[in-house]
Amino acid sequence: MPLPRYPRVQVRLQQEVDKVVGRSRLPSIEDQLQLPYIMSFIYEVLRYTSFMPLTIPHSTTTDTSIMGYTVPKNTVVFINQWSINHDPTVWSHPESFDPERFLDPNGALNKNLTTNVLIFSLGKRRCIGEQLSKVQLFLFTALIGHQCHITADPARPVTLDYHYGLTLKPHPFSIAVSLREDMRLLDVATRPAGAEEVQAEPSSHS
Ligand code: HEM
Repeated sequence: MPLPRYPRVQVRLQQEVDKVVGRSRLPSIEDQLQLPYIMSFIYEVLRYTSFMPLTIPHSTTTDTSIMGYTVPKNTVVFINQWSINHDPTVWSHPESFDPERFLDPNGALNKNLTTNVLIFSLGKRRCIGEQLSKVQLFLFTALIGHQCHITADPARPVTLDYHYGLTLKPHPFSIAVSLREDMRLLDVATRPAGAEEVQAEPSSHS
């Protein structure tokens, strides 16, 4: 959604992946450290959308306190991640979508700032899928940037508005996804393992 909404961000993402990876192979996880703009884009999507605005509710097992506030036993508690991700004392212009906020003056990823993004919750029950999700988000974004170009329907401009729920869901939208080149690299990557060998050596039982 942010790619068709912010075409200049999409172009910058494509330029970075083209420069680092080139056009003769697909991006891989080994490229991650050399692609800080892609990582800053992902963190900004997580921060800005805060698509899991509240964590799963838990309940206190004893009387306790947090920052001087008393919280009695059996109180339902959850974290307002959306509010932390839009806190103006932490984020400048929190309502602007700006991946560059995560880049330092040298263009490297500001890891201190990325740790302020809260989307996988905190504490003992925080999401166990955090690292896996970040790997998947990186590969997905790098591949989309490398292989695809996404545009909005001029008759129905894309917004980043959402419906409320346990997760925030985008309003219905209309986009066009086109290939930047041909299917050659994708065909090779998605070919079943051993497919060439099977074609070269047909079974003697057939
Ligand atoms: C961007 C993707 C994801 C987001 C934003 C996300 C976010 C969350 C959040 C906010 C919680 C609630 C933590 C709490 O109770 O305070 C949670 C729990 C959990 N998540 Fe994720 N998650 C994501 C992907 C995944 C994936 C890929 C897996 C599995 C491979 C996963 C497995 C779990 C499990 C098992 C829990 C329950 C942990 C527990 O109760 O101890 N999540 N997740």
